[in-house]
Amino acid sequence: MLQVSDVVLRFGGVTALDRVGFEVADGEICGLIGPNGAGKTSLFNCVTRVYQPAEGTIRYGDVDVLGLRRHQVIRAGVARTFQNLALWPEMTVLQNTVVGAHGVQTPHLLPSLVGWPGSRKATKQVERDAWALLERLDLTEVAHLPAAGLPFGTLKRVELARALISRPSLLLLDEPAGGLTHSEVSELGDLIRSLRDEFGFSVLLVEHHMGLVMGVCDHVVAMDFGRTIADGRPAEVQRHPEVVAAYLGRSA
Ligand SMILES: Nc1ncnc2c1ncn2[C@@H]1O[C@H](COP(=O)(O)OP(=O)(O)OP(=O)(O)O)[C@@H](O)[C@H]1O
Repeated sequence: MLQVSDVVLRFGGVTALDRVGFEVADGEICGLIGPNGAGKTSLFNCVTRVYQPAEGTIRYGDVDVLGLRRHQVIRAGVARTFQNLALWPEMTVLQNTVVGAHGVQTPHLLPSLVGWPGSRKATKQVERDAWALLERLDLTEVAHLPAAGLPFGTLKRVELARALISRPSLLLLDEPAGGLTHSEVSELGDLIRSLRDEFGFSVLLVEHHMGLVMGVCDHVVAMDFGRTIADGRPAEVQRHPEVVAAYLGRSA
């Protein structure tokens, strides 16, 4: 279980997170919503150790996440995708997927990717895992193509493969629906749920697309101005007066 308690993060005079607290239970898909600037990405970046909060605690199971270094978070079972994709454009889909296992399965992975001798054997299992994931995510046909030039919807699935190869028990998805077509968003919702059922991980989903959030999440946390303003079942949160006011206030 992920437990975020009283997290405070400041950028100079801006309080990006103001005593944020919520929990994500094992195997649950939890949505994190809120208008632009609410603090969702800042919170994500605290969990993945990009930012150091001034106050508060973040625990994942028995682990004090704020006591970890950035590269240790993935070993604790937490993987993420990125809003603007974090793939290597010149590398193939297969290589981009394999890179996600770096630091988890073997420290020799990157040398072998660039062809250094003696390290090839260490990647065999990882490559097998990568092929299984590519097949699961319908990516085998593009496995040997460079990421650059592939359609955006395909790249989003490559990001998922790259995150899943580390076998996370908590998957953080940062606006996965951004830039996708209506039908791709609907397929993505089905994919997230079926992958969760298959692999049993929990998901923390930052997303503006309300259709996706309401369709896939078991539980939703709403933020505004760095604070948690609602926390509960999707339909309850969607009609919560503070949530309605936060969205109307921003679009007015
Ligand atoms: N690196 C930074 N330096 C200064 N201020 C920042 C930084 N990152 C975020 N902020 C500020 O912190 C607040 C929260 O921003 P954050 O990006 O976390 O919101 P968000 O909910 O993810 O927004 P969006 O939906 O637009 O991605 C905003 O006021 C933002 O301007």
